[in-house]
Amino acid sequence: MTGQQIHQETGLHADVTVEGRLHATLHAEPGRVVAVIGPNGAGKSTLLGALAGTVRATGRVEVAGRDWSDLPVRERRLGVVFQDRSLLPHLRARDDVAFGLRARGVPRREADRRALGWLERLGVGDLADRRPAQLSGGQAQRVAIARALAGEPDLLLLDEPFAGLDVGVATGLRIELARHLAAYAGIALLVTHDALDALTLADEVLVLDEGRVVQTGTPREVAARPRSEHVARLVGLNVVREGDELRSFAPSAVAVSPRARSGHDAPATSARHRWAGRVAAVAPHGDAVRLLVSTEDGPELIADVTPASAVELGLEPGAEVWLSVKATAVQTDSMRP
Ligand SMILES: Nc1ncnc2c1ncn2[C@@H]1O[C@H](COP(=O)(O)OP(=O)(O)OP(=O)(O)O)[C@@H](O)[C@H]1O
Repeated sequence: MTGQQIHQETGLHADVTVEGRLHATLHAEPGRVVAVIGPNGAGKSTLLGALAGTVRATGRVEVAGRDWSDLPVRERRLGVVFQDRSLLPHLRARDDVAFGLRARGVPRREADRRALGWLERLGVGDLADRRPAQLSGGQAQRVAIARALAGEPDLLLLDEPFAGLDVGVATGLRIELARHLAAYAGIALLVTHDALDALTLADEVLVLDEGRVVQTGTPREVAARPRSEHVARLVGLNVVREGDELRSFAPSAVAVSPRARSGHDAPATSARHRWAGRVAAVAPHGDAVRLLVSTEDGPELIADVTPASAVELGLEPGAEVWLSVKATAVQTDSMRP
């Protein structure tokens, strides 16, 4: 035992480094669902691999009081659900779910009974004799979730479990998963690209960027005060980066006015932030009309206007506009953790 050992009785305590790709410290209590978000290449899958033991990492991983750092993968109480590569191609669903239980010494008959129970709970009991090639994407993910939960893991890793599914199928599965996660006593880490997943399924959010943890907090905290452009965009805020500072504001806070082609008609308002731009796209958004505006030398911004003003101001693709937002509607955050 060295002074650096973490050694806690419960929960997940990890401090892992994957050379050149990731350095992350995280803690989570039993029963918590942690959404892991961040841009492409941020290190989300690498983090899951380091915890699962499939990516070589240095550091410490402790789960439920056990040191996983040197524990063989098969001895970790771990459940994994990955996007479309979770099931063994030659196994029937019931055998796949029972596989992990059998490996842990549960007798065949009991393992089969439990496997069927889990498949039924996930709504795919009638597909128990099918192999992966005979299952739709959504059905296969239900089987994969049943298999992961059947082992009663201390740590459940879900890497984009809804990716590639139709919206309706994903929505049904999200609701189902939320129900099972609420009853699950271990820790779940969910990698997602979807703000909805992060905001609805998670108790905590961990934001990765360039292999580092840049923010942690409850979904509400992270959504309200994003510390990275990725998160701001994910939760539907406009974001303008100035040096180390992020200025974010809601699409509904943006005022839009037409711009004469000379470009010298900047509106006389007290709004502090103003951009000249051109409407790139127009689409209905709830009761509003959402405009995507490409600004000159700046970011793309989103503005929500009423249908009446969209018509009145001629806000069609190609229209030249001024965008402005009151200083009081802009939130400024430092990107430094
Ligand atoms: N097998 C590998 N060997 C070396 N580098 C890798 C390997 N896999 C990923 N990387 C690199 O490690 C970094 C993190 O990748 P990772 O796949 O973990 O990111 P991610 O956040 O999961 O991205 P995405 O959202 O695109 O899946 C990237 O720079 C990536 O190019």
